[in-house]
Amino acid sequence: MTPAFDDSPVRPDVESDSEVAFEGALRPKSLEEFVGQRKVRGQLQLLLDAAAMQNRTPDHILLAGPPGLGKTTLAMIVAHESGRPLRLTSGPAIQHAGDLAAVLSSLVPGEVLFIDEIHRMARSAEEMLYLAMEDFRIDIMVGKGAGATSIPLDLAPFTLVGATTRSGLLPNPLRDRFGFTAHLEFYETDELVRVLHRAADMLGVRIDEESLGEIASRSRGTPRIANRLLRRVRDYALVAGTGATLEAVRAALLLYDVDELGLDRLDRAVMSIILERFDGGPVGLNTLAVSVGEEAETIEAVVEPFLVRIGLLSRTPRGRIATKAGWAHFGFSRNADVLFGDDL
Ligand SMILES: Nc1ncnc2c1ncn2[C@@H]1O[C@H](COP(=O)(O)OP(=O)(O)OP(=O)(O)O)[C@@H](O)[C@H]1O
Repeated sequence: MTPAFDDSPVRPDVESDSEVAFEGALRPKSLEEFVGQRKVRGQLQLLLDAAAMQNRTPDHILLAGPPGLGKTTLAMIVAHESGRPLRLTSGPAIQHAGDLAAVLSSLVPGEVLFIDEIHRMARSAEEMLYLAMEDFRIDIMVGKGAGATSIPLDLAPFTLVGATTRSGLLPNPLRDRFGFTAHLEFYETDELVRVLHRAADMLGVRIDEESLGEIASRSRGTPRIANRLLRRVRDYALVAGTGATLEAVRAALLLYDVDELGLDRLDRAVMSIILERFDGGPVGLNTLAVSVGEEAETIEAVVEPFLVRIGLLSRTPRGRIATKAGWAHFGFSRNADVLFGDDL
């Protein structure tokens, strides 16, 4: 029997560490290594090349798209490719203008500042950021009430890379201050196969093309999910002693409740509420969130984009409705025919 793994660890630093550390190690270091998102890569390359030719800091960049599509990775690549240091923080960590002032005032010239989930930053910090992005300056308020004064503070020039799963929540004045907005798209199956090849090499998993294709096609168009499923397949192959065969892939995905379209438990819960409890919809976002016991934000940013993309769900001004394909996928073909006719 072919062992699923090389006997010697391919990357001891990676293998021995936690899964989070492994995710970090998997990140491509250059735009060339970054799989897919061709258009965004081209746009970013141009932006970085132009800045390098003029010896200035690249324009501020906003990365928008569902989780796990590579926003953090791209921010790291921007810093790496332009030879600049990187500072990482996140919207939820900036609850007061003072939190942001502390970060901004300690940036070194040319530093890349990555703010993940930038839509969750405090409003007062957002306003401070407008001036910082435009003039590399902030006003620090000292005192309160009538005696309050503002002290201007010059900042080192920096490049802000903001990431958001909900660009619609960003106020226009903030959105407009980014020189470039990249909308990341879900990945095609062949692109995810390339992502998985690299991860399988790093994990030392021996797995054939067809099995990688099976994992890729069930990964919700998302590299992070693809890498995670590969690790579960590796575990399954190890414990079952089968090698990472196609059967092992299917058995592992069945065990982890991932269906043939890549839908997971939450996707199915959302669809089942719409189909069974609300007769196909329309259902409002908040009702849906309460019914499945999840945050509305998670439904909107994580679940819906993929269900819409694969055509199971449609968003209308009156709420979410199941499409004909949505009815059919969950075994309600008769309802699908009655509601939509048979012209799918
Ligand atoms: N284009 C890609 N090519 C190869 N690997 C990728 C690519 N995009 C993402 N990955 C891998 O997927 C994982 C998740 O990527 P990343 O953390 O950059 O996503 P994200 O969009 O920032 O997610 P979140 O919004 O949840 O922070 C990382 O391990 C990364 O290596």
